[in-house]
Amino acid sequence: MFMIQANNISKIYHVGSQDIYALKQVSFTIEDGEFVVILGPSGAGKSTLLNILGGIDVLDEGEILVNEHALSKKNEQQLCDYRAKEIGFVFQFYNLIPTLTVYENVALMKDIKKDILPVHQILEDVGLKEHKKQFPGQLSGGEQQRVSIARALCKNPNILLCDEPTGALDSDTGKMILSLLQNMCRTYHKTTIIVTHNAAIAPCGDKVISIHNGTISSIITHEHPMDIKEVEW
Ligand SMILES: Nc1ncnc2c1ncn2[C@@H]1O[C@H](COP(=O)(O)OP(=O)(O)OP(=O)(O)O)[C@@H](O)[C@H]1O
Repeated sequence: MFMIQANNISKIYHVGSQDIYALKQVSFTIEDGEFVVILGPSGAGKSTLLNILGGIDVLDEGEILVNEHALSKKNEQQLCDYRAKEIGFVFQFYNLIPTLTVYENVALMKDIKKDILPVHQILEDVGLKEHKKQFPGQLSGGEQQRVSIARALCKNPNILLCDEPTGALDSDTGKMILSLLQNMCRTYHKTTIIVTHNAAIAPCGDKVISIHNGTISSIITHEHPMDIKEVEW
């Protein structure tokens, strides 16, 4: 059974009289627990794909099955539950609440889902136990991204969607964050999808889906993905 199965999906934006295919007949599968890199240049359609997978946007053609359930058959309430319970989001600019402490930013997930993972344990896993009483503004960018990963994991989602998670970080910190995501993917067996324009990350994926102009140019699987520490960019 696949965690995600995309069958000929298309997303079309209508601008004036013009139809813009952000995605055109895209098909792929992702297995439960896979660490997947979606790679492509600016404008390729990566964010569009991530937004559809996350239930933030809807597709126009084709179908996506997540855990064998078709996203297009979900009504508004079901999509809201899907976003709240099944998906953890990690964004490029962290999106933390500045007036809440590290602990409170993560514990906030209790308001969204009842059965969250223990906040203390997750903060320890991401190396932030000592920082739990600090505010986001008192942390480095890498530490703030750790908080956002802790927040996403704490919900105990099936899928982690990460949109350019290292885009705002220097290369060493970016590598630490990717390493953490890979470790958490393995430890908690979470299907993890990283969207990036950085081709250096590609060898670290169990699967690499390359997108250009809204279509898939290649899908490569690595039986032995590279350790992120060995990557240079
Ligand atoms: N709301 C919209 N209305 C019209 N066109 C859009 C809209 N959103 C995206 N597009 C177009 O769809 C295409 C794919 O955009 P998308 O943001 O998914 O690319 P991307 O690969 O994520 O790029 P980036 O790395 O720069 O974020 C682009 O041509 C973009 O201009």
